[in-house]
Amino acid sequence: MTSVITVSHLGKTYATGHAALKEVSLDIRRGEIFALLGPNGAGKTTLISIICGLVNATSGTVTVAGHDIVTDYRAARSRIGLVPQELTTDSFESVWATVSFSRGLFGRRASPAYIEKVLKSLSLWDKKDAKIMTLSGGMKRRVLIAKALAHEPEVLFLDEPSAGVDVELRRDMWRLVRELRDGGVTIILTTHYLEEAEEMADRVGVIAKGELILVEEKATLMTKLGKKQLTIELATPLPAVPEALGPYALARSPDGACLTYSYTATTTGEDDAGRSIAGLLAALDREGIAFKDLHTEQSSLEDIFVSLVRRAP
Ligand SMILES: Nc1ncnc2c1ncn2[C@@H]1O[C@H](COP(=O)(O)OP(=O)(O)OP(=O)(O)O)[C@@H](O)[C@H]1O
Repeated sequence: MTSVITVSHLGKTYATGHAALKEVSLDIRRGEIFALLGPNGAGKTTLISIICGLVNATSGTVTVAGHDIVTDYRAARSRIGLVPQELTTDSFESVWATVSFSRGLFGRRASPAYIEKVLKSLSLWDKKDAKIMTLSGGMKRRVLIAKALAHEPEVLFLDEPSAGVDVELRRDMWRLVRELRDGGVTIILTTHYLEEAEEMADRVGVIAKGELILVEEKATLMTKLGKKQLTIELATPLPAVPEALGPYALARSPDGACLTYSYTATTTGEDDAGRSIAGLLAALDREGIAFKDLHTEQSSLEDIFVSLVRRAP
């Protein structure tokens, strides 16, 4: 797969002396949805702002569709749409005028048919003549997305798309993001909502204290680091875990009524030591241990994220 953005050894030290980014290198693949996760102050906005040409890097380089963001700024910037967190000014302009103007800023020829398509896909068509200042917060958010899409960018950045939006808009936005991706647009989103990354992203990058500590396919990340737990509720409490079950390293609840097996999810059902749920249940049967109920829990991306960030330098 080809890269659409290449970030190489990027560093940013603000005038205050604060090193907000340290040696960040990252390839964004064309057509993917990439979620950039990190706690407050990790450097997400700084990274996006540099790629979009709003903040100057202290060191390193970035290219967008092969164009250097410093030496070939206009070409690089015209490939990018940026949806900021907030609309900064209330506007007396209509939705239609505002979105059309954004397109013109990038030197694109007017295309009423394209603007109509964007407004319709964002359920803004019946508001096209409304002044921005009269719109609800959710509608203003939609306008921000329409503005970012107006010049048909190849890459769309969404900075905290779900912050302060209602469930309906979030769902609409997720649908739109998938449609855009299916249409060939690369999407990069920053988020605090792990649910959002879990739901949408093809790949996930985790940034902490200015360092990119991990980049991984979401599915791989979840199987590699995802722990599962099987809890077995026993028919009769056990005073101790029988020796024959030793390899499973079961945890016994203080009252002896439950046993918990922690394992790493694998596709074959067996881990490296040949342990499996089927094997455990057979061993319980051999030991004559009856159970009332079984339930499993799986760690979410949130658990994985919290443990990663805790381990960060
Ligand atoms: N203009 C600036 N001058 C000095 N320090 C700054 C400036 N902008 C950001 N910082 C600092 O750089 C660090 C990274 O900030 P950044 O906004 O990139 O983080 P973030 O991951 O986007 O956080 P959040 O999730 O809160 O938006 C923070 O410690 C922040 O205080």
